[in-house]
Order: sequence, then C-alpha cells, then structure tokens
Amino acid sequence: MIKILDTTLRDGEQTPGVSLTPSEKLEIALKLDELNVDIIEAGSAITSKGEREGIKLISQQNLNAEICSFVRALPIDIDHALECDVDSVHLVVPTSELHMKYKLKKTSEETLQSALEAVQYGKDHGLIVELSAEDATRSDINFLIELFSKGAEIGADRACVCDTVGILTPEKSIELFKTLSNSINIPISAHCHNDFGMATANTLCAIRGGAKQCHLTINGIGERAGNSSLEEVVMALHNLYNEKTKIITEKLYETSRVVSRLMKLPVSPNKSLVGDNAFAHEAGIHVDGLMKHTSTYEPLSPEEVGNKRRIILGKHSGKSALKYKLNLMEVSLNNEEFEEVYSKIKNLGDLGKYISDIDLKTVINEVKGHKIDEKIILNELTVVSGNKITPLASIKLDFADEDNKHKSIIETAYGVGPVDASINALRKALSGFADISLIDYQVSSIGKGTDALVEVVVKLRRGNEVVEVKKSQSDIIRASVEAVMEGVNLLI
Ligand SMILES: CC(=O)SCCNC(=O)CCNC(=O)[C@H](O)C(C)(C)COP(=O)(O)OP(=O)(O)OC[C@H]1O[C@@H](n2cnc3c(N)ncnc32)[C@H](O)[C@@H]1OP(=O)(O)O
Ligand SMILES: CC(=O)C(=O)O
Repeated sequence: MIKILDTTLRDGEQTPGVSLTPSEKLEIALKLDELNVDIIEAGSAITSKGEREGIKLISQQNLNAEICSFVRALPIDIDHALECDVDSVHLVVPTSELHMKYKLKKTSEETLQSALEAVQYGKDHGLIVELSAEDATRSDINFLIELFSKGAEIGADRACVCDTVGILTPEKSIELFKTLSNSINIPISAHCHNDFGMATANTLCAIRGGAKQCHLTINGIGERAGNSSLEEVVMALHNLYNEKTKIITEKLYETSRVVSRLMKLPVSPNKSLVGDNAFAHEAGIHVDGLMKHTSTYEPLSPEEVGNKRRIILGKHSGKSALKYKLNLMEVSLNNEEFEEVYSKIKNLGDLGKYISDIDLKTVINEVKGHKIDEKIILNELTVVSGNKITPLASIKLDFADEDNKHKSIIETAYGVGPVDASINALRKALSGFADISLIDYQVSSIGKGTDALVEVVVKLRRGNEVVEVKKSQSDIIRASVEAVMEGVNLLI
C-alpha cells in the first residue's frame, strides 16, 4: 500500500497569488480526509498567525489523516508547529552544495548538525518526524545517505527526497530511490515538481525504485509549474502499476473542484482525469466506437474518478453522436428531419461554433417548424451607473402562473458595475422559479471601437443539465441579460 501525503494546503498554497483563510483551509482538509489521504500537510506553522489558526482548526477535527506542518530545521518552527497540535512535521533541510553554501551559508557539517538537532527536538516533543532533503536531486548521494541514516538512528520516522526544481528524469528517479532504499531503513517519500512536465512520471518511477510514500497535490498545483498531481499518480498506480493506495477515487473530481473554487485556480479542460474534457468526445469515429464499447476510446470509466462522459456536437460529429443526443433529449425525428438537423449541425460546426444543447434544441425546433416557447419574458430593464452612484438595476419579468394567469415580478439589485447589478437583479427575480446557477460568464469584443459588437457567452446549470448561450449585441448589458434569459427559458 503506497501512502499519500497531500500537500495541497502547503506546497499547493505556495502557488503564487493563492492564500486561504483558516475556514477555507478547513473546508479543503475535510475533503482531503473524505478522499482518505494518509497525511495532510496543512501548511507551514511559522508562516503567519492566520496560517497557524488554519492548521490548528484542522488539527482539532480529529480527522483520520495525520496532520503535518512544514518546518525548517529550526526549533522556533517546531515550536510553532507544536502550538498547532499537529501530529507530525515535514522537517526540511537543504542538502545541495548550492543551497547550503548560498542560501543557508553553512557547511555540510553544520547543516547536518542542525538537522539532527532539529530531529531530536521534534522527537523530544513527541512528534512524528519526516526528515526531508531539499534539492536532494542535486545533492551528493553519500551526504543524503549520511543525513537519513543518522536521522533514522535518532528517531526520524520517514525520509523524503525532494526534486525541488523538477530536474529529475524517470530513469534517474528509479536509480536514486533504489540506492537510497537499499541504504536506509526508514520508509522513503518522493516529493517531485513539474518544471519539465515529468513530476508524475518521476513519482511513479520513485515508487518503482522503492519509495513507499509520495507527496502530491490536487490538480497538480504548487510552486511554479506545480507538484505531482494526486489524481494522476493515484490512478496510474491503481490502473497501470497494480499498486494500491487508500484513496477513494470516486471523490477525485469533486475534491478537484473544491480546491479549484477556493484557490481560484481554474482546472484546464484537458487536465488528465479531472478536466472537463478528460472524458468528452466530439469526433464521430470516437463517439461511434464509444457507443459500441466505451473502452474503445476511454482508458477507464469517468465514474472511477467521479467525472462524467460528455458527448459534444460539432464539426467532427457523426450521426451516432446526434442519435445519442436525441435519445437523451427524448426527441424523435423522421429520416428527413434527422438528415436536415445533421446537415445544420455540420454547417454550424464549419462556422467555428461550439454546439451546445440549446443550439441543438433551436435547430430541432427550426427543422420541425416549432416556435420556441418563452416561458419567462424580459419586460423591462433599467440600469443606473455613474461615478457617484453604486450601480443599480431594476428588472421586470412577465410569466404565466400554474393557472395560466399573467404575472409579473419586479426586483432591484446593486452590483460592482452595471452588468453585475443587472445579473444580480435577474438572479433575484428568478430565484423563485428554479434552482438555476450561472456557472460561467465571458465577454469579448468583436471588432474595434466603442460601437463594436460584444459577444457574451454564459453557461447555466440546472441539476445535471448545462446550457451555453452566446449573444452578440452592441449593448453589453442587454447582451448579458438576454443571454441569461434565453438559457433560463431553455432550462425550465
Ligand atoms: C522548496 C519549498 O517549498 S520550501 C518552503 C517554502 N515555504 C515558505 O517559505 C513558507 C512561507 N515563508 C515565510 O513565511 C517566511 O519565509 C518565513 C516566516 C519562513 C521566514 O521569514 P524571514 O525570517 O523573514 O526569512 P526569509 O524568508 O527572508 O529567509 C528565509 C530564511 O530561512 C532560512 N532557511 C531556509 N530554509 C531553511 C531550512 N530548511 N532550515 C533552516 N533555515 C532555513 C534561510 O537561510 C533564511 O535565513 P536568513 O534570513 O538567516 O538568511
Ligand atoms: C520542500 C519542498 O517543498 C521542496 O523541496 O520542493
């Protein structure tokens, strides 16, 4: 069983520009515990008062996971970690000539001495100590063996090899971890960075070489190009290397999204396993294969990581994809209608358009000669904005109630700008209708000049259904509100 130390809350939070409040740290820690990671590196207690509050809050929860703080080889750092009631410390010691000479301004003997004193201090205070060599992959191997062996003699519980600037290669990783595993008698952990995009491969090779634990982050976030991604390493271990971890893989997608939301770091659509395109298919040949046997174009099922399969219509779609979508929508078309819808989809695709469910519904309605039913109508929209007023919008919507009687609803709202105020007023007015959330809003200008058209793209979700609507207008406020209204009318 390979042990997982999750460092999303320490190395992950070192992503430039990211800072979590104590309650946000706790929210992520709770998710990591549900995911069943073995160890949560909750932060670096020395960093700040807020950081200590966060780590302490996590320690107080009595989680299943061991709670750990990063510390330098300094008693003051260990004292701060103790203040937070952690179970363990990730005690980091720079071991390369470069780091010792220029950063610490110490000889290797002095560095070794202070490292061992810090290990002793941690053990004397009842902590589990993971003795970690920073910049280990540019360090003298004999020095690493001496540090880890002497550390183990005085009670260090685990050793960790950090590829601090991501210069390891898979071949070297196997060799390095083999040599170290044969020379020291405590479990070794791998902490890899992604500067050359090889963090996952290097971590897997470290495990092949004998590492028993690895440091990972959700979505691969972390310093610079990030750390080894938890979802990648864990799923490769389970599915490609026949190794086990305790991770409940079905919770990976939701954990990824909680981290993304709280750290304000979007997950790239093509991120392996947890990206929204990781199980999305547009090409006709692929979709046809999938419909016959999902393994033809999926190396594992999306449910294994809590993700889902998405069939996207576009220029590359074949008829199997269209049939699949029509089945989902419970729409039946005769042959002639089907061919016409298919041809219109291809034409839209050629225009560079992403074909959302709403576009497909519109095309179907066109072909069938149906008029789209607007259930809620935007009757009035008034917006006030300027340099001496908080932007304010009022909105009036008309609709028919259950007994088909005409009703209106009027709402007002403030916002940071006129668009925000309008959308806030619309949200308030719609809140009684259905649980619809605006999950994405993007705006771009088509052309130059103040009179240029703007294109607004909104994505709305109701339950499992997501619609994307584009609206082009020279008035950004109307484009925004009308796009949301169109999406809402399709979803209800
Ligand atoms: C590779 C990694 O991810 S390492 C982890 C990085 N994490 C962090 O840096 C956590 C956030 N850091 C901080 O809040 C601050 O840097 C603090 C509170 C830790 C220290 O702040 P300051 O005392 O102002 O020091 P500053 O950040 O300027 O410099 C770091 C000091 O730590 C020393 N140091 C660095 N690593 C170690 C170590 N492992 N053991 C002992 N000392 C160390 C440096 O030599 C330097 O000491 P100096 O000031 O005597 O030259
Ligand atoms: C300790 C650590 O985070 C590193 O060396 O990358």
